[in-house]
Amino acid sequence: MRPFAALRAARSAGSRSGAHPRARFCPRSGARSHARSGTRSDARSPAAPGARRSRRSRTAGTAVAIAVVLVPLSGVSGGASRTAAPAHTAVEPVAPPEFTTLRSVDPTIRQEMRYATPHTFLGVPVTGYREPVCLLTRSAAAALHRAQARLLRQGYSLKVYDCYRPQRAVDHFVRWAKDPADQRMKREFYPRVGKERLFEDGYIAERSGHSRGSTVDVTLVRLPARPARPYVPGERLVPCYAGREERFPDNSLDMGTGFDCFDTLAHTDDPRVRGARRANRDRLRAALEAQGFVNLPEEWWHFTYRPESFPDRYFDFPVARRSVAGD
Ligand SMILES: C[C@@H](N)C(=O)N[C@H](C)C(=O)O
Ligand SMILES: [Zn+2]
Repeated sequence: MRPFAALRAARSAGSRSGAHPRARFCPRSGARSHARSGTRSDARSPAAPGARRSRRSRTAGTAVAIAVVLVPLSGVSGGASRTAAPAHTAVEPVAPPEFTTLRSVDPTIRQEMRYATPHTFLGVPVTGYREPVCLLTRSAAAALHRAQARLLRQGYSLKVYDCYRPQRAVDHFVRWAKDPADQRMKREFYPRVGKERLFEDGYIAERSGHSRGSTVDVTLVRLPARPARPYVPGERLVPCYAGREERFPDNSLDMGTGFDCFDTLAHTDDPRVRGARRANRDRLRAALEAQGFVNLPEEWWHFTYRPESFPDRYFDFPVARRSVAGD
């Protein structure tokens, strides 16, 4: 059986058996297959009664995937023996059935999945983004689809920069923030803020709504969309709060800053943002609020759909099409 066939078989078996995902743990690797629970930085609201029912009934489907891989014992810390073992069972988490690809729900929504590229505030692709695909809970994807249907009639399209974000990606952000020597993307993404303040100031969260699956980073594009050029690693960086003609080109509407601009000018209601830029921010927020999304005040691009299907869970399956079933 190919590894991912094994993953699917394992998931389906887990689903049938009703085994609780928290019980699945690989004693050798320490790998966990379940979502984490914990504190979080953004406000939350209780899940809808339907969502609670759904969560209970589908818990067993939460992703236990088992693949057989070879792991040399010489690299395993804390091993009791250095004698070679023939095989090792590793665990790779997959998504519960409430998750889907955004493309399968609405292929017209543009996707520029930044964290799968080097054009990030870290300057490298982020851990866990194996493919540039948007994964979301079905309720959040359906709400985006409703917003998109209305926007298309007005000559606009949504464009997502980030969707579900695995905990391992958030952990990558945390490791990066602890390294003061790495300032390679400061000039573009956080020119006026020390990287040690980015969590405290609300621009990045150690427990992110994105890991719960109902949060998106999103903007608006005027149709027909202009072509966008790719980022070239090593290119000259321009502050994200510079004028639209100077900063990194993006085919989206001018929101007053670029995406992931960690600066007070990116605060959604910053009074310095006026005229067309204010109208663009307000258009984006109104379109999404009308479908149940709530904006994060520090970032004009960050929205969480409420009620969340998983208000207390922090998933860690990789961003890849094969993490979700059947799409
Ligand atoms: C990092 C940025 N795109 C973002 O999503 N920030 C919020 C606060 C988060 O990390 O959840
Ligand atoms: Zn976000």
